[in-house]
Amino acid sequence: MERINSDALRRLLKVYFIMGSINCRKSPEEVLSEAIAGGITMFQFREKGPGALTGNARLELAQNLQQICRDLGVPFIVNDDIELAIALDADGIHVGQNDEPAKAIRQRIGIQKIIGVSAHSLYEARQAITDGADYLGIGPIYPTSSKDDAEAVQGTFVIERVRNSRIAIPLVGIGGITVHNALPVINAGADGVSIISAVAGAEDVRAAAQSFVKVVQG
Ligand SMILES: C=C1C=NC(C(F)(F)F)=NC1=N
Repeated sequence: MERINSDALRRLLKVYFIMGSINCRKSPEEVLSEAIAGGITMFQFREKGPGALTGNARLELAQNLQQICRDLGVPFIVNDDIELAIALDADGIHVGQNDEPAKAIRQRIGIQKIIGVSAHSLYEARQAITDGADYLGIGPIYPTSSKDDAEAVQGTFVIERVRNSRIAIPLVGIGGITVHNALPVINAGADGVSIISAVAGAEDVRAAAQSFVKVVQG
């Protein structure tokens, strides 16, 4: 067994959809199915924030969404909750700076699972790489409504700094990204964009996902 191939991961990061029930205008199962039909390349289950499900309801939703991802061949990533990621045998986990360091997570989750780490500076990026992260989430690029404790808005500055430092790790931009402002994120050197409300809150989820695929594929 070995770690996921970087080029394969770059392709998975292209249109990386993140969602929980509070981001959706209808059933999360419908939203995810439509987003996958629209061409999203990876999914992150992020059930948090005011009104988010807890306990069994949260577990059942995670299982339902994981099954949809399995049926349709899209990797299923869990945000923050390593116990849940292990219990579900998820394809990976995404952690923030305040969670367990990637090194400890790697010990628990295994070599072939995907570990993503949020980074807000060149220093945090370097630390995450040393710890064994497979990809970085860098942002918030633009003002975001999806995260009430987001760090300072940074534009594409940190993405450019990482790439100018010759750091080639797969990375995705996150934070307030729409089809109208996605291209600068790619041009700055990100392998893809992460979206929550631009897809989950769309009137036509499938069309919204498709529009990101078009912008990112070029
Ligand atoms: C806070 C986050 C930052 N980045 C990412 C990702 F896009 F996956 F890299 N996910 C998060 N939940």
